[in-house]
Amino acid sequence: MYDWLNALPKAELHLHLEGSLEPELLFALAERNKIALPWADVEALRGAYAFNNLQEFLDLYYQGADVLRTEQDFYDLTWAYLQRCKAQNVIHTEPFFDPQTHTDRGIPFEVVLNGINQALKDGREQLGISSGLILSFLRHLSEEEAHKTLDQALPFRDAFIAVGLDSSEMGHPPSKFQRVFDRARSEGFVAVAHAGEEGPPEYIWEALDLLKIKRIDHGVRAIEDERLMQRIIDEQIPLTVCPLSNTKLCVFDHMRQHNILDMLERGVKVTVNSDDPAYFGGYVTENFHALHTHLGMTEDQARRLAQNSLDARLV
Ligand SMILES: Nc1ncnc2[nH]cnc12
Ligand SMILES: [Zn+2]
Repeated sequence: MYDWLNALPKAELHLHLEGSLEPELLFALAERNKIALPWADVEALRGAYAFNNLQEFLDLYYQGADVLRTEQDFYDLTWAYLQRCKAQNVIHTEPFFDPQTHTDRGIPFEVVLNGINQALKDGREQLGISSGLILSFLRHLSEEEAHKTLDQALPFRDAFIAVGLDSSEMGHPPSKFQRVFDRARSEGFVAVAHAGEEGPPEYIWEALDLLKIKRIDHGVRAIEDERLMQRIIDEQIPLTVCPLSNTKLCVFDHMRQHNILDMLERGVKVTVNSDDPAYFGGYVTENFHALHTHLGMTEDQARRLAQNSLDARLV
């Protein structure tokens, strides 16, 4: 089944480039940039990948991102991810990047963007993988800071297909970012947002009604609100679900409890994605395979999930 799932043509719609930084590359970049790391070796770092919630993961994820300094580093990160796409027949990808994670450490916006963009261009030309980049605002920071990031992005308007919202969800509802999303949309950006990963269904309503998002990232807690479920079914609003992420971050205690196939059978446009594959133990195929192993996902269900990912592309 693994090989069959691997060969299935699919799109990835929820992937943080910083979350695809494998420990081996992290160590190589630390050496190249002469950065001392608090872990003895790759195994020790992998051993630290045990999380009780989103915040525990984010603390390590932001620490890991500190080895990314030069345009070449961002190129190498993105190129390594695209090689994984090629190996797993991901024919289209819409990755996120978090500019504030880098600009707040003094890395110029253009350094980050140029490295990522060059790799995405080479991915199109050399690997045949189409793509569209999503600029994601960090929700634990202020709306004012998000406005500044949007200002930095506007001169490179054509480099992005959308804006997104990620980082610590609890206590940072979508309503906090209503004005910057209004502005981004008026500048022609499509909007997406993480909502209903750890946060309540109310955050998904806000993301839809206030941020006017076209796709919900995670959204698994929608199942707690029947009226919301009806809306996302009626309007066929896609959910970018990340099964391995949800179990690693204890959104579900075990993959057997995951609700993605229940949602699929109810007519929700759910898709399968890897979120932060270097930290959660697998890329897209491993996420599909876990659904087969623990939830008995059939070939027909896998085909529908893969088709949903192709249908839910923004570009
Ligand atoms: N799963 C996730 N949720 C929120 N922010 C993130 N940033 C990277 N991965 C994330
Ligand atoms: Zn995510």
